[in-house]
Amino acid sequence: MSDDPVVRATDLSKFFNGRLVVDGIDLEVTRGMIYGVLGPNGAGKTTTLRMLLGILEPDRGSRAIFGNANPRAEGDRIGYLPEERGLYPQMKAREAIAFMGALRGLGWKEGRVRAAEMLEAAGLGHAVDAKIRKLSKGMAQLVQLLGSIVHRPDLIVLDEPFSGLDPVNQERLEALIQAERARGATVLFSTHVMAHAERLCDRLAIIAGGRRRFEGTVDEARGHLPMRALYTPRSNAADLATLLPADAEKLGTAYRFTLPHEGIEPLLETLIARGHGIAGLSIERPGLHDAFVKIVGDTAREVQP
Ligand SMILES: Nc1ncnc2c1ncn2[C@@H]1O[C@H](COP(=O)(O)OP(=O)(O)OP(=O)(O)O)[C@@H](O)[C@H]1O
Repeated sequence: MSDDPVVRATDLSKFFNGRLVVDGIDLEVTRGMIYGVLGPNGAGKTTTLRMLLGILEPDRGSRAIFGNANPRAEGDRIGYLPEERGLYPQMKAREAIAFMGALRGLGWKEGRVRAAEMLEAAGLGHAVDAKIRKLSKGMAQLVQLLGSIVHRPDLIVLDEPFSGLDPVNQERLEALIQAERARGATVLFSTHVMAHAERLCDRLAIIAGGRRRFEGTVDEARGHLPMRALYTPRSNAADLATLLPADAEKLGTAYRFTLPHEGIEPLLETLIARGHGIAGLSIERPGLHDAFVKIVGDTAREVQP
């Protein structure tokens, strides 16, 4: 097995109608990783994934999959769920999956066996012989996803796989992604929903305005924001607000504010001395959602005239 990363992109760039929509993206995904490409609508995620897979040619920069600069030649080792969804409506779920496997070189019989097993494992055993047109949109999407991985690819690329799924199917998909990684696959997916990325990703890139604004682990992304305190006083006398940091916001009987640089102890001493007491106190780490909003928000401010 070579030491090449599964995915490597350098300075990946794309113009559409004279507009630079992907601008110098660097990316490296190593074997066995779950990697997230995060960004708001129109950030350039789909265009980036399409260039990585060789569906689009970059106007600048380069990419390689399994060390191969011609990703299309690696097609049978890749499973791809594109942004556009669609299966033959008259096919049964099991056939649809086997059919997609056959397109990637999997034998028909084996494909049918695996399809039934995969549907069962994903909690969709009842849909094995259901026609696609009879399935809900979310279930059809899961069937398409199973079809894109039935040939057991080494690399799985999923474009917004969670969109359009209800919470139960979102959980099924998270479990499926974990199971594929446990099988040894590398997974790269795009999303603008942070909760999935937060639970799944080993590393992630945040893209906004076509450029990479952040690359690292979930914890490193969260590190972009200071810790916060959630404080509930025993008494809510008038001078309380004047003692708390300027960014304190009231949430019911509690106050949330950025942890002071010097730590919280001096503030607590003052609050106790002034008779406000402590009915509740917790220190919160900001979530990926808040870090994302901050990183993307900083970008928006940067590009405004
Ligand atoms: N074929 C195309 N021709 C012209 N412009 C395009 C084309 N494909 C994408 N774009 C534009 O490029 C930008 C990036 O689009 P892209 O679909 O890559 O973003 P995205 O991050 O996947 O967004 P979303 O989350 O909304 O799907 C957008 O402004 C989009 O309108």
